[in-house]
Amino acid sequence: MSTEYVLVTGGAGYIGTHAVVELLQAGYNVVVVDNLVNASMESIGRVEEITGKKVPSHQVDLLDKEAVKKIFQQYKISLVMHFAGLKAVGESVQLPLLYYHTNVGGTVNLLEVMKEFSVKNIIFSSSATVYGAPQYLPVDEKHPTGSCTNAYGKTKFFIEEIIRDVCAADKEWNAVILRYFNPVGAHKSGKIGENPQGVPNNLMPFVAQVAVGRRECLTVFGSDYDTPDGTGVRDYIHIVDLAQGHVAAMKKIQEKCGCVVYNLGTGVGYSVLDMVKAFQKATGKEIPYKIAPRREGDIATVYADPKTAEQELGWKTTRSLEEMCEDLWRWQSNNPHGYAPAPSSS
Ligand SMILES: NC(=O)c1ccc[n+]([C@@H]2O[C@H](COP(=O)([O-])OP(=O)(O)OC[C@H]3O[C@@H](n4cnc5c(N)ncnc54)[C@H](O)[C@@H]3O)[C@@H](O)[C@H]2O)c1
Ligand SMILES: CC(=O)N[C@H]1[C@@H](OP(=O)(O)OP(=O)(O)OC[C@H]2O[C@@H](n3ccc(=O)[nH]c3=O)[C@H](O)[C@@H]2O)O[C@H](CO)[C@@H](O)[C@@H]1O
Repeated sequence: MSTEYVLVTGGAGYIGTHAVVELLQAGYNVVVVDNLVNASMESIGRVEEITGKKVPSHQVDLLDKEAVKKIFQQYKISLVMHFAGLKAVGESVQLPLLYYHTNVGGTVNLLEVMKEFSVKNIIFSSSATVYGAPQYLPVDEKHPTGSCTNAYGKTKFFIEEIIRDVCAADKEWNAVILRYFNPVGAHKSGKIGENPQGVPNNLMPFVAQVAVGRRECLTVFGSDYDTPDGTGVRDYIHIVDLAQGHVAAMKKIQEKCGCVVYNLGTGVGYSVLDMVKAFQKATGKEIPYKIAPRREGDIATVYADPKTAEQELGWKTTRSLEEMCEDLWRWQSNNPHGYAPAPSSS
């Protein structure tokens, strides 16, 4: 019988690379497609260094359906792990059509090709953003979804609905929808990690760039929230724990689970200042910060109820906040400019 592959879309990106490492180490064969709009194939080279395995990778845009079909013709694919998409919240507010076209359009293309090739298993990267402002805490999977205020969040909600409809129409489909909380940190090797283009939008990549000297000072968005220290509280999850959640989801899908949804989080919330302190302690680096007004669209507090994933996937997080900070720092200090060489000073 010919070799079966897991197709990882967006596999050159932050979460994709970490998931590919865990999949390879669990014995799966992987093929990566990525259009490299927010990544470079250097990251796959690093994955190969870590695992000692070759990763067939193709520069393919999900919007190019013929190119996607070619991948399905070339490889015997049993399941798709779908990370590819755009994820910058602010940009999505400015360019909503780009986000709907890429995220929703790309996913519909992918699902159509999967159907054509009778590949009916998908694991999808959704986000806690689908919950909007929480009505209660911790947020479990039954919490209402869809009230998100930005186009990025809505693409995640719409894609969830599309996948649910596809599964309802044909019972041979299985889908695991994973709602990520706030992934941070990097692989222990320090070889792969988050590599934001331009000014990081998210907290921890910004903190790491301050520590490495690329930025002067962190701006803390709001100190007047109804939280213990007034700054926003989130559920930060180590990227390797998150990646291992995907291996657990693979096992679930092999049980022919239909369409299921899981939160991937720790269940614990930390404030912005907790994170700054933890990073300083873990790395010995001073992080200068200034308090500024709230960022538009932000909420005070959100953290997961991760019980369902524990009960049904047999998965829970094991890595501490300290490890998140240490591993992030190892990646950032070994690779101050991410995968790119240092820019010349001329
Ligand atoms: N990082 C987070 O905090 C977070 C939280 C919740 C959900 N997610 C979701 O998880 C997934 C992965 O996120 P990430 O942090 O690794 O982001 P990332 O940008 O590092 O990875 C996404 C990858 O998809 C590729 N891509 C984008 N459009 C594509 C297209 N049309 N065709 C093919 N490839 C395309 C990019 O080049 C990139 O490598 C995304 O769907 C994201 O929305 C991320
Ligand atoms: C509005 C927004 O962008 N939401 C996205 C953001 O959420 P989320 O806001 O949870 O994640 P961030 O990392 O951007 O921010 C975490 C916390 O740090 C604060 N902070 C952040 C950056 C900074 O420079 N200074 C600062 O104080 C924020 O106000 C927040 O309280 O990332 C999530 C995980 O990728 C996405 O699912 C969300 O859709």
